[in-house]
This record gives sequence, structure tokens and C-alpha cells, in this order.
Amino acid sequence: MAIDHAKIERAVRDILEAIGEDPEREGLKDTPKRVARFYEEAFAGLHEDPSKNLSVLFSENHEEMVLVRDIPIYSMCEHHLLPFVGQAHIAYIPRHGKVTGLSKLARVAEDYARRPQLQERLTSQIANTVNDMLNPRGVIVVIEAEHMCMTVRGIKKPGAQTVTSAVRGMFETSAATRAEAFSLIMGRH
Ligand SMILES: Nc1nc2c(ncn2[C@@H]2O[C@H](COP(=O)(O)OP(=O)(O)OP(=O)(O)O)[C@@H](O)[C@H]2O)c(=O)[nH]1
Ligand SMILES: [Zn+2]
Repeated sequence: MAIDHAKIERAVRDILEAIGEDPEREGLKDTPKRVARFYEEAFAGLHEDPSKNLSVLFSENHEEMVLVRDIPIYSMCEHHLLPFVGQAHIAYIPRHGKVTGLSKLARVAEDYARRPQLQERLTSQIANTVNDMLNPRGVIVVIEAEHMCMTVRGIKKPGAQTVTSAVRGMFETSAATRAEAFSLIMGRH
């Protein structure tokens, strides 16, 4: 079994007891089950192979940039197991007209987001997978996110956005191509 529900439920019960709560009281008795269901959803990507989403490509006579912008991202920071929430932007320049379905880029992002993550790793994993599977002329991935571990605890800075990028191929070697991508991605602000 991919996710051990019983084990999560036992652990959540222990946490409730450890904070001085009564896990048997009305409002809490189903909480371990609910948390287990949530973790199953939040960490489902651990059991997916994100590159499978890009195994079927098709040919289209288009060798210019393709950008899917504003893809909502929900992930879990691996340091605190708190969510970080934001948007991913994924662009690539096809080589020999080899393109993928647009939704597949969002699926790759989703599979990597649903794991205990760091924003930097999430960003480069998406870029590397698109690069490996499409062999494009270039890939750029930008993620903007707010980390709940900085919002609700610790430094407590709601609204602080972390922006990460990963560039491969032409986006790395051509400043003009990279600038065009950034202006399309950030232009809406
Ligand atoms: N680079 C990076 N850091 C992250 C990410 N998510 C959370 N962090 C940081 O991970 C760090 C963990 O630092 P620690 O000092 O070990 O933990 P902490 O005492 O809870 O840190 P504070 O948040 O400063 O209270 C914090 O600075 C977090 O802001 C991420 O995706 N990438
Ligand atoms: Zn954190």
C-alpha cells in the first residue's frame, strides 16, 4: 500500500494527546482519519512518475515559445509540513516541432508538488523533466509562492512571496529569449 492510513491515524492520535487534547472527544474523534485522507492527497505525487505525463508527444509546425502561465500550485514544505501555495509558469521552445498537450505540463508540476518539497527542488525537477522528455530548445520554470511556515509561525510575514526559476537550453544561453519569457510571465503584474 502506498500510504499507511492506520499508521498516520495512530500518529495523529499521539500528537493530539501530546498537546494535551482528548482524541476521543466528539470534534476530534474522526480527526486522525481526516488527516490521513488529507496526507494521502497531499503526498500522492510520491507514488507517481511525473515523466509519464510527457511520454506521448505530437508534431506541430511550431518552433516558438509555448508558455502555460498561472498554474495554481499547492505543495508541502518539507521542513515544517506546512503548505506553500502559489503559481507555476512553464515555458518551452519545441525542437523539430515536438510539442505536448498543455495540461500535461500542469500535471508534471502537480505530481512533483504533491510531495514533501522545497520550492527550489520543485522548480528544477519540473524543468529537468520537461527538458529530458521533450528535448526542447529551451525550458524555463518560474514559481511564485507563499510559505505558511513564514506566515503563521516563526518570522510571521504574511504576503512574502518566494520566487524561484530554473532555466535550461536557449533560456540559459540567450539573454533576449530569457527576457522575453520573463516579460510574458511577469507582464501581468
Ligand atoms: N530554501 C528553502 N527554505 C525553505 C523552504 N520552505 C521553508 N524553508 C525554510 O527552511 C528553514 C528551516 O530553518 P530552521 O532554522 O531549521 O527551522 P526553524 O527554526 O523552524 O526556522 P524559522 O522558520 O526561521 O523559525 C526556514 O528558514 C524556512 O523559511 C523552501 O521551499 N526552500
Ligand atoms: Zn516550512
